Amino acid sequence: MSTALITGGSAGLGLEFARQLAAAGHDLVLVARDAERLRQVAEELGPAHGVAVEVLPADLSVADDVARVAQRLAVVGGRPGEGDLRPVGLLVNNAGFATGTRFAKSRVTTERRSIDVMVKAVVELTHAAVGQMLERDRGAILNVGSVAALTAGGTYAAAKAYVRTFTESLASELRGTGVTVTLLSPGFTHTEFHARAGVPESSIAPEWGWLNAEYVVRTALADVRRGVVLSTPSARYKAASALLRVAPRWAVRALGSYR
Ligand SMILES: NC(=O)C1=CN([C@@H]2O[C@H](COP(=O)(O)OP(=O)(O)OC[C@H]3O[C@@H](n4cnc5c(N)ncnc54)[C@H](OP(=O)(O)O)[C@@H]3O)[C@@H](O)[C@H]2O)C=CC1
Ligand SMILES: CC(=O)[C@H](N)C(=O)O
Repeated sequence: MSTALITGGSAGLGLEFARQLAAAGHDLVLVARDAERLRQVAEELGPAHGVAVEVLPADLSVADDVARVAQRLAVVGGRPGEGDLRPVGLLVNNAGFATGTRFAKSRVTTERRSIDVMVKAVVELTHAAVGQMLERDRGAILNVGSVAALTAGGTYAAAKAYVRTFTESLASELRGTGVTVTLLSPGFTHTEFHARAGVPESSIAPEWGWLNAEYVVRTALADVRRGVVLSTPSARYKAASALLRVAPRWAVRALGSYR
């Protein structure tokens, strides 16, 4: 089975991607800032599934850290200096966070970090992966966006809108090659995301508006295997996305003020 590199592999959706991909026999490269949590995940999944789990601690808001992860992604296999590293066959650009405050109240350093992690790092890591995957004429890239990309929900939504357009564009560019590109657009999902932003989940949506990480990841991986470009788990969020795409902009702007 191929090796999967997952950013944000220490918690939430990223941890669920690690679990499901390890269970399917994939070796893993896990990227996040919390090295101890990554090591715990590696100790859980490696022996349990008989897969190799590399831990690659990195802060994706730090350019040198992103460059180190990009270097790992660029490995083709068998080249001088690559040792026994295997090429990454699946890149999951998953790491992300909410700034948790309205723009005017936010620290500009937080806004910059948001763009660094959810836009700049996604572009740089995707570029590194595409190069080696095209050389091998096989591979898959899964970028984690959000239904929020269709709203006017602050700079977080703006970052996800970039990822949406970037991913669809790349999917078109690579059509006909052995490399597939998928955009995952989850709705509200129970993870650490909102707690980290200091926003109680109960204040955002009723329980019927929430998804669980296991279902979101299972759906996303099934769509990646099928080469689907747009993966939006659940009928309700498919419907919500369709409505957002046709809704008058004043309504979309009004919805954006929900945070
Ligand atoms: N939960 C939801 O409702 C939704 C989430 N999403 C998206 O899903 C993705 C995963 O989020 P989710 O699992 O929910 O959130 P979690 O907060 O549960 O996990 C976020 C992950 O990102 C990592 N991360 C955060 N900042 C950095 C950084 N600077 N460098 C490297 N890794 C970082 C964290 O690891 P560490 O702290 O160790 O660095 C953690 O592993 C995000 O892109 C999010 O925008 C989209 C739609 C809905
Ligand atoms: C839906 C999202 O991407 C995010 N969890 C949010 O609260 O906006």
